[in-house]
Amino acid sequence: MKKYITIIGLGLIGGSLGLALKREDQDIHITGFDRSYATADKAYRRGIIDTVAASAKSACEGADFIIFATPVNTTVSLLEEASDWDLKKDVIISDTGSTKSPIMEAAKCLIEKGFTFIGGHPMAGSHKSGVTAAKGHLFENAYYILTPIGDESEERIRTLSNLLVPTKGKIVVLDALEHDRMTAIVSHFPHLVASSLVGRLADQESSQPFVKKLAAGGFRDLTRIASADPTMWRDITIQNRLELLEQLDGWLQEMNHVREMIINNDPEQIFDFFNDAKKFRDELPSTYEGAIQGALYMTFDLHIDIPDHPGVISEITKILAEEEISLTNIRIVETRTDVYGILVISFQTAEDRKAARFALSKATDYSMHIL
Ligand SMILES: NC(=O)C1=CN([C@@H]2O[C@H](COP(=O)(O)OP(=O)(O)OC[C@H]3O[C@@H](n4cnc5c(N)ncnc54)[C@H](O)[C@@H]3O)[C@@H](O)[C@H]2O)C=CC1
Ligand SMILES: O=C(O)C(=O)Cc1ccc(O)cc1
Repeated sequence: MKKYITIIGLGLIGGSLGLALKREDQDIHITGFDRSYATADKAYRRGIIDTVAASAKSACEGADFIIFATPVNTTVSLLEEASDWDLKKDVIISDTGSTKSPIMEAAKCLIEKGFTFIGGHPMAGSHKSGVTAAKGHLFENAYYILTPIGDESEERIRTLSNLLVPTKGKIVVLDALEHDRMTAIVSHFPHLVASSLVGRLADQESSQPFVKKLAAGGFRDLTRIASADPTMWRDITIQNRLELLEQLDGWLQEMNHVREMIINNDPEQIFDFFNDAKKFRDELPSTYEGAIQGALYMTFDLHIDIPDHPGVISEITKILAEEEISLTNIRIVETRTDVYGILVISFQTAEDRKAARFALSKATDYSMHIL
């Protein structure tokens, strides 16, 4: 039976979701609404949506699934408005917001009316925003967190999870508060730090005009996310402020320890500081090695920084062919840094990836990473 899906907000995440859902030959019809008509029109022209709606309300009435992919404060307002709309009785409503507790709170007005709301957060994205940056493979291998309200039936969670299968994300069910605590640690607070580091550079630029030109490599890696959309991050910061304050207190303490360490000037202590961080960082599970049981789909990607000249891709594929290593996908992305192009090659097994890395490291001097 044809499924009618509505996506509200057709930017990076809404657009990528539309593309992902359409990748498999599902019998679906996607209606989209964006407050920017130009965005909705672009989404239609790219084949992300089948129909452009005139309003959020008209887009939602008649849908089997509704996904809000708007900035989180907007999602809260829209959920409150939606409780007065004439929605289908068995519709499943979800969102893609980076915060979950305030959204679950706002969804209560829908739940009280008997509708199903299951919070959602695909943990993949980019510092780029807007429909032009949307990609069908954006959520592949990334965790896709669902936060049901608690007494949601397993069957409804399964129905939403099944819809999301073409995203090739790894669906995990979490409590909303737990979600907000963890994302504060790994995403929201690091974002504040990245923007603050850029702010420190900007403040000191007038006395050190050349410093901006020196800001390469590490500084750029560390602060890439500061180029993300300020509206989205304003909303996230407002919604997750208590967790952020907690992280900030811990960070201030940590910075005081760093300060003491520098005052002490003890080489052993300084070595240990960097060494402990290196050990922990090196042992972080890669997106794939950390895959949970029941992951829907798994590939093993190798990211290669490639210089921008013709012939590099054929050089790399030739080396792999000579070693008889098969690859399942190859693509160029530019999301991690704007200095190099990044070639991402996917393999079916960790062994293939390891063999490929070994072969390429013998034959070339390209930097390779497993994220
Ligand atoms: N950017 C990222 O890396 C990730 C973002 N998210 C979350 O997904 C949501 C969307 O983020 P992005 O797609 O990156 O933002 P985006 O800025 O690319 O897209 C948001 C879209 O919502 C539209 N919009 C704003 N207010 C609206 C309204 N009242 N009605 C209809 N459309 C409206 C905007 O015109 C825009 O096209 C946010 O809640 C964000 O927290 C989740 C995972 C990753
Ligand atoms: O650009 C990056 O590396 C990100 O971390 C993107 C991102 C931003 C917000 C989210 O809620 C999830 C992922």
